[in-house]
Amino acid sequence: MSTGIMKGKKGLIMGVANKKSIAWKVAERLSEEGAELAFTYQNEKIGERVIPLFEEFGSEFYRTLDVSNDDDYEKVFSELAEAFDGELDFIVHAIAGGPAKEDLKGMYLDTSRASFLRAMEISVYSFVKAVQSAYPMMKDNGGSAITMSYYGAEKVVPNYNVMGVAKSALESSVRYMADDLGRDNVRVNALSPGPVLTRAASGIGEFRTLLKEFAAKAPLERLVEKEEIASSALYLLSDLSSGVTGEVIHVDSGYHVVG
Ligand SMILES: NC(=O)c1ccc[n+]([C@@H]2O[C@H](COP(=O)([O-])OP(=O)(O)OC[C@H]3O[C@@H](n4cnc5c(N)ncnc54)[C@H](O)[C@@H]3O)[C@@H](O)[C@H]2O)c1
Repeated sequence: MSTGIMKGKKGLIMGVANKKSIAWKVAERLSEEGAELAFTYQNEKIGERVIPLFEEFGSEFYRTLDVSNDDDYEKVFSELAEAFDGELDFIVHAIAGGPAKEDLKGMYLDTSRASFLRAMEISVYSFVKAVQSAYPMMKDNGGSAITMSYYGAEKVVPNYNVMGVAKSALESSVRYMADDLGRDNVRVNALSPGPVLTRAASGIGEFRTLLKEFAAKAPLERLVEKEEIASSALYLLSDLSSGVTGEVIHVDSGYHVVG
C-alpha cells in the first residue's frame, strides 16, 4: 500500500548488485512511495545486470562507484549535485565486503591484515565517505542516511568473524556522524536485519545453517522478509522518524532479545 510519503524527496541508493539485494527491495519501496532515485553500482560487470533494472524504474541517474576509490566519490557526487539541483534528502548505503573468503570461516584469530583492512575500508569507511560526500547537499534542508549492520556487531556469530568487527565499527560510526550532523538536521541511522539470502550472504561460511537456527530461535519463529527490511528503511528515511538519529533498529524477528 502506497501513502506517497516520499513524494518530492530525492535519494541515492548504493549497493544494488541484483534483484536479491536488500538495496533493490528498499529502492522498490521508496519508489512506490514517490521518491526520486539515483543509483550507484560497483563496476561495469554488475552494471550489465542492474542498468536494465534502473532503466525499468525510470531512473535517469546511475553511475559506477567503487567505494575504495575517492575519485569515484568526487565525480559521482558532483554529477549528482548537478542532476538533483544541489539537493539530496537521503542516502541508502547497503554495501559490505572486503575480507577473503577463508577469513569468513574458522577462527577470527587467524584474520589476515589484508582482510581486516579491506573489511574496514569497504564495509565501514565507505559509509563515512558517502555521508561526507552527501552532507553538502543535505545541510540546508536536513536529510537522512542509513546503512545496514548485522547482529554479529554485538555478539559472536560463528564464521562472521572480521565482518562482525567491521559492523561494530560501522554502528559506532553511525553514532559519531549522528552527533556531528544533528545540528543541521541530518540524521544517521542503521538497520540491523536478520539473515536473508543475497550474494553477500552466500560468502559467509555455513550461511544456510545460520538461517535455519535463526528461524528456530527468533520470537517470531521465522526469517524476515526483505520487504520488512524495506519498510523499516522507509520509516528511517521519511519524516515519520524525524526525532530519531544515532539509532540501530533490529529487523530480525526479535532474535536479538533471546538469550
Ligand atoms: N543478507 C543478509 O543476511 C544481511 C543481514 C544483515 C545485514 N546485511 C547487510 O546488508 C548490506 C547489503 O548486502 P546484501 O545482503 O543486500 O548483499 P548484496 O551482495 O546484494 O549487496 C552488497 C553490495 O555491496 C557492493 N560492494 C561490495 N564491494 C564494493 C565496492 N568496492 N564498491 C562498491 N560496492 C561494493 C556489491 O556490489 C553489492 O551491491 C550489507 O551491508 C550487508 O552486510 C545483510
